[in-house]
Amino acid sequence: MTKIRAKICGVKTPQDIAVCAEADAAYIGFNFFAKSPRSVDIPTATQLAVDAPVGLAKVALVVNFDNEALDAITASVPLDMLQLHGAETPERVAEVKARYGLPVMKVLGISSAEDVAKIDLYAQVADQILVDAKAPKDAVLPGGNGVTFDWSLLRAKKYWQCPWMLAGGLNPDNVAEAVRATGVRQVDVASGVESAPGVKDPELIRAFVAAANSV
Ligand SMILES: O=C(O)c1ccccc1NCC(=O)[C@H](O)[C@H](O)COP(=O)(O)O
Repeated sequence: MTKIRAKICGVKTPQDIAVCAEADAAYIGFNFFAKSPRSVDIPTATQLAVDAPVGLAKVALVVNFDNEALDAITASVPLDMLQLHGAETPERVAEVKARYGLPVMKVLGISSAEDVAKIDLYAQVADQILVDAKAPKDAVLPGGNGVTFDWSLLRAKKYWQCPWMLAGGLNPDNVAEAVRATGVRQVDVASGVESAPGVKDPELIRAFVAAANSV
């Protein structure tokens, strides 16, 4: 069975990253959305990324950032991928890819079949798609809300023109079922491996990666 590649989003400390590496996660996410309890500033992310073990892909999560903000991040933080978590258009995805020369993962929030249908368009320009739960209407954050969506919406289409990753309310207790139900080979988690908002729990990280690979 192929390994399930796990992304642990919102790491903030060297200890978080050491646990991700030891647990055999594939990606770590640095969150630059200032209102998030998981956010890191550029100097902190730079130091964490420089010190991160080789082999962990380093992803920057940004929400509707302009070129000036992205220039500042990419000039300082050594990165493997940019994650666009806002309302970026396919044209903006293409522009970011061309400007920074980094793979781009576009996040799409799902709550209906119409949302699923939109993935095709983005899959033609992005390097990866992160299929996430749509944020609840009253949510302060556009992601990291710990809510799932109806995975059966993905039954009709389980692959696109680029690799994809599943997110939204995943945790050590439900990630194996999510992998079984959707056939996904990559999973992403933020709040589901935390003991409090923004505080990663080493045991939950280990349990999440192990459960994802238990299927
Ligand atoms: O996690 C955040 O605080 C966040 C804030 C703003 C935009 C996106 C954010 N998280 C994005 C992620 O990649 C999450 O891992 C994804 O939405 C799933 O979150 P969760 O349901 O908490 O696992």
